[in-house]
Amino acid sequence: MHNDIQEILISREQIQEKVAELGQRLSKDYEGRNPLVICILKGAFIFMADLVKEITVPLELDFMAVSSYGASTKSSGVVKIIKDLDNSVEGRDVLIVEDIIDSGLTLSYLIDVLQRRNAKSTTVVTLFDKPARRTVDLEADLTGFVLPDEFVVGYGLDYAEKYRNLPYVGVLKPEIYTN
Ligand SMILES: O=P(O)(O)OC[C@H]1O[C@H](OP(=O)(O)OP(=O)(O)O)[C@H](O)[C@@H]1O
Ligand code: HPA
Ligand SMILES: [Mg+2]
Repeated sequence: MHNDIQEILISREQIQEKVAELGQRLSKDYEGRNPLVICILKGAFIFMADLVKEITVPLELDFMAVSSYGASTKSSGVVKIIKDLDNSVEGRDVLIVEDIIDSGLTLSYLIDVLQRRNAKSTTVVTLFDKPARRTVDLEADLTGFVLPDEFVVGYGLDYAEKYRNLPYVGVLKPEIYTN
């Protein structure tokens, strides 16, 4: 285990099993359709890569980078689009792939943007959810794991851009935080 990690909450094996399950479920849900799968960078990059390998329907990928946390464990409340999609979502069945829903601010902003751009449908799959921290009324269509109210890192999730490469999800030792 990494020296800065206090506790592993979800192991590599648990994640692998869950991602396969979510992929099978989405393959059924999208049968006969051709979804546009959108990765919300940076956090969702590992989940996206693992998930699409488990989806059997034809699909297209696009990427959008947004940020509201910066080098903090609290959302700034302001969601910034850092990189927009390359292609139009008009008339498309859009599957938004998120790593985590915390306050819900990032997703509520994104769903609004995609609906205003006339997506045919917007579906959200998130690997992790922290419902206790929600400040807006929002739920994913599919959720991997529900987490306690703790700031977590690993499997794409960062603290000040670090720890994204850890293959599990864990809690940092308190002395690592500067805020
Ligand atoms: O529900 P919320 O409170 O909005 O939090 C969830 C969002 O915050 C994180 O992204 P972040 O802004 O840290 O960007 P990153 O993915 O590049 O780390 C995470 O990847 C989600 O996109
Ligand atoms: O717990 C978290 N960890 C990392 N990034 C996050 N963005 C929202 N919540 C979290
Ligand atoms: Mg982050």
